[in-house]
Amino acid sequence: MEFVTAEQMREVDRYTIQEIGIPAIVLMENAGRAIADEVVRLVMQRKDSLAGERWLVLIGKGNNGGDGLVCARHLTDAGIPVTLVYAVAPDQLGGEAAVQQRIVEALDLPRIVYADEAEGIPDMRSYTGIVDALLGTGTKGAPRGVYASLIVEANSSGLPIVAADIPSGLDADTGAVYDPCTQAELTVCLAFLKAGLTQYPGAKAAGEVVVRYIGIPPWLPAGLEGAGVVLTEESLESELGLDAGRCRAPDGHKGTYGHVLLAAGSLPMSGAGLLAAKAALRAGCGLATWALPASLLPHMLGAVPELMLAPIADGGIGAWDSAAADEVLRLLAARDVLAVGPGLGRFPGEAEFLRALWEGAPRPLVVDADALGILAAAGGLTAWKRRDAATILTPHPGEMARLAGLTTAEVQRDRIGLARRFATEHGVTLVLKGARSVIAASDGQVYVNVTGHPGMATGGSGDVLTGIIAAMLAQGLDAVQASAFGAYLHGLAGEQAAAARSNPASLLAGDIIEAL
Ligand SMILES: NC(=O)C1=CN([C@@H]2O[C@H](COP(=O)(O)OP(=O)(O)OC[C@H]3O[C@@H](n4cnc5c(N)ncnc54)[C@H](O)[C@@H]3O)[C@@H](O)[C@H]2O)[C@@H](O)CC1
Ligand SMILES: [K+]
Repeated sequence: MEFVTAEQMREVDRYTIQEIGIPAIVLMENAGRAIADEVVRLVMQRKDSLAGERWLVLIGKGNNGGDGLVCARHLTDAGIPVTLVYAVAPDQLGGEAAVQQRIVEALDLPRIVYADEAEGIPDMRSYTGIVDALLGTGTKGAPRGVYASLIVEANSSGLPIVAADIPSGLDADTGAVYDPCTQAELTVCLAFLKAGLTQYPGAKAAGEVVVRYIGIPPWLPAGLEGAGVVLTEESLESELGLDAGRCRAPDGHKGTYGHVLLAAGSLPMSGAGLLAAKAALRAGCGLATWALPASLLPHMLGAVPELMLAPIADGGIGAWDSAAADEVLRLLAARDVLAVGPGLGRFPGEAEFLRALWEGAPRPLVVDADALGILAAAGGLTAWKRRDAATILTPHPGEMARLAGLTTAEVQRDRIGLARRFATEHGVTLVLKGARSVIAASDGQVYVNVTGHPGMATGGSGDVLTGIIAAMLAQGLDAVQASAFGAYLHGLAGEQAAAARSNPASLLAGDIIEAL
């Protein structure tokens, strides 16, 4: 499913109204009606009768408010009495919203002009629900004045809130929320999903999100870019050409499914390498070799019988050093993909080691965990010359902050925008992990993964993802396919593993592997 920024939505609106010729008032009528439909659906889901319902419809000054006025009319006609709550004096509405205002005036719908109220909304608790039609994609900055106090009142009312297009107080592009921001039960998003609804905390403020057709053709006009695509089975096929139900070719053999090499693990974090290697096998690569410090090897014998182990001289201390790069590159010559980083540790000569792999590996390279820390510390992204092969970085927000020279908060403030800029600037495929992982291709295309479960925030979960992505590359997927499909499967496996446990907090990264 495609998503757009506020600016792109305005462009689509303009194109639809001016080039195609569908009048704005028609779009607004359809929008308000769709919102009313969804309110009725919500009520009927809860108590399969509209009896006793009384809703407030909060009306802003712009077209979002206009949608709310149409919605109020349709709710009334459906049998749910409404009271309009104007954030501004009704005569301040303009354009299509003013047309709608005159209609509700003619219908004499009950109204409160909140702007004039000294105190809050009278007997808020006598109502049963609220439609938030205060601010939509025209929001500029944090809700001000009357808008802010209405949002605070609505949020503290305890009543279910249905947001028109987006929750008021949400940044429609990034998913950041202003203070205050409507906390909705349901968001009825109009025409196209807005980017901010795909990222936390916006995704939480929105509640359930439904995208409703309002007459705007559901394809983007030629030349008009969207902001990205949400990964679903359909979009994995239509956008990424993946046969999500892909089964193995009957005549396949081990070599057909590729050979993954992992340079991972160190004495205090040997498990990370094991998790990544096992995940790669579970994710379907034909063969996997784990290059690890020699002194760890005896302890790993038989841990995963299917896994090949390659000892790297470590002087008996269970750590890596710069000389290890030659051996890794020698092993890579007979393998298809290199994943470096899980449990690697930090060590003297780390920059030389990673630079040798970055500049010497003629195969797709997945860089994760400590290898990302080394890359950031050495400034490798700008200083080193990568071989002409795919490069995938899989940072969590903290690692992304170090790579981009930002704070973690700054990374989380605009995950989609940052990921897109970073991937295109450095010519890499970026997987910015965290709830709703963002996969950004070097050509600027962005995907958001919505599978996953909070229980997956556990040590080793990232190592498992690295193994999955490496296995997808080994099976012939390109960097973007491997990253997107890998994240999708990782999240799906995590959901299934969590569902199988009485308390999802007890989930272990290993459970995700078993669920693959
Ligand atoms: N024909 C169209 O353009 C359509 C627009 N649609 C609706 O129209 C919305 C966009 O409408 P607009 O562009 O008029 O803008 P909005 O209705 O989102 O709000 C903008 C108005 O709110 C005020 N405002 C902005 N930021 C504020 C803040 N931080 N605090 C207080 N007041 C603030 C401004 O005075 C402005 O008039 C969409 O979200 C959607 O709901 C949909 O009906 C689709 C069709
Ligand atoms: K709204």
